[in-house]
Amino acid sequence: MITSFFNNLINSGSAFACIKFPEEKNIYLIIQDQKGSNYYSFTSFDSSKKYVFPFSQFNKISDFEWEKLTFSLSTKKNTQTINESNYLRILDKTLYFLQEKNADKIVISREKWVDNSNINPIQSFLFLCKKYPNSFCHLSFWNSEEVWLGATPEILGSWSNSTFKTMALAGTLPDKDSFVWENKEMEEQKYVTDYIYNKLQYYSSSISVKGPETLHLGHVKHLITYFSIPLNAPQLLSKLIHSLHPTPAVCGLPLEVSRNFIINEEKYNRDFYAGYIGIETSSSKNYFVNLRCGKLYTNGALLFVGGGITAESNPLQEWKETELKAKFITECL
Ligand SMILES: C=C(O[C@@H]1C=C(C(=O)O)C=C[C@H]1O)C(=O)O
Repeated sequence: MITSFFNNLINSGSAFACIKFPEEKNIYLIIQDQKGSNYYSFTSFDSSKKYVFPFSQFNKISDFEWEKLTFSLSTKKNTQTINESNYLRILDKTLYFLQEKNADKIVISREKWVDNSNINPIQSFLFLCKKYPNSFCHLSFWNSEEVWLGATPEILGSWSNSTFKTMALAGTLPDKDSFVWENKEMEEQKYVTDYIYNKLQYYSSSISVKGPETLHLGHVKHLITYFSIPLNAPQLLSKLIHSLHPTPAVCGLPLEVSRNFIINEEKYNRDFYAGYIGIETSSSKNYFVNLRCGKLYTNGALLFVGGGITAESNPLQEWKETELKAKFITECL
């Protein structure tokens, strides 16, 4: 293994990321460069933390011998995360809160630690790229304690050629043929669709909507509705992104009630999970919700998984759903 390439970057204090856009084959390496005019960023779920680095170009990964490359991670000391029975307790409490009609939907999540002393970040990233062609895949190195890996299917917003696109992605079932969508999932996804539609109305009177359709991802499938509006003024874009985040796909409805419930009950810091990742150039801007992700260490990975709860949810099913969502990352380690 060649460790010097990345370790030299790391020693020089540079951040970098390996990325693959949805529906694209090319894998790119982007490296922090203060002279660059493009930006790569992470915004936390609560929007209080933002990491960003400028970069000058997208380096095609096939130009290097990536298979042979690796870099060093740090060791995580406290690896304790919530167990099944305590998570079920939070879900019960959420269900009660929803049944009392305090909110329509709340997205509850947790951390999951996976022991693994053999992690090769680049190999895992390449695996994700092959397995999830429709997702945005990334390996994002901010510093040795914050190395994120993920394959997210969810676009918060993308802008190019005067068009803004987004999606309502919600409702989850195991990706097996025998499962059909029921009212519960349809309703859960419709909350997100209606919410996004209302937000877009401030920006355009011509909103095109397609869906809901089924998005198959292997372990799970989701309901997805696509939106597109004309948006000529790029300066409106950051306002629009701020107004969309967080959607009820990762927070809940009503927004503030859900946010407060999450802060009080989850009792861990979501950090960049369910926040968003930005890739901004002069001609296009893309923002992806940071899902199906985790942080990598020499001794394992800290994963983040969650799911939307409504008054009809079944806690055990919801626990199983988070286990399925964890497979996206555990399988590639
Ligand atoms: C919260 C997650 O996923 C979100 C929640 C979903 C749901 O509740 O059905 C589906 C897709 C995502 O919008 C996650 O993957 O951790």
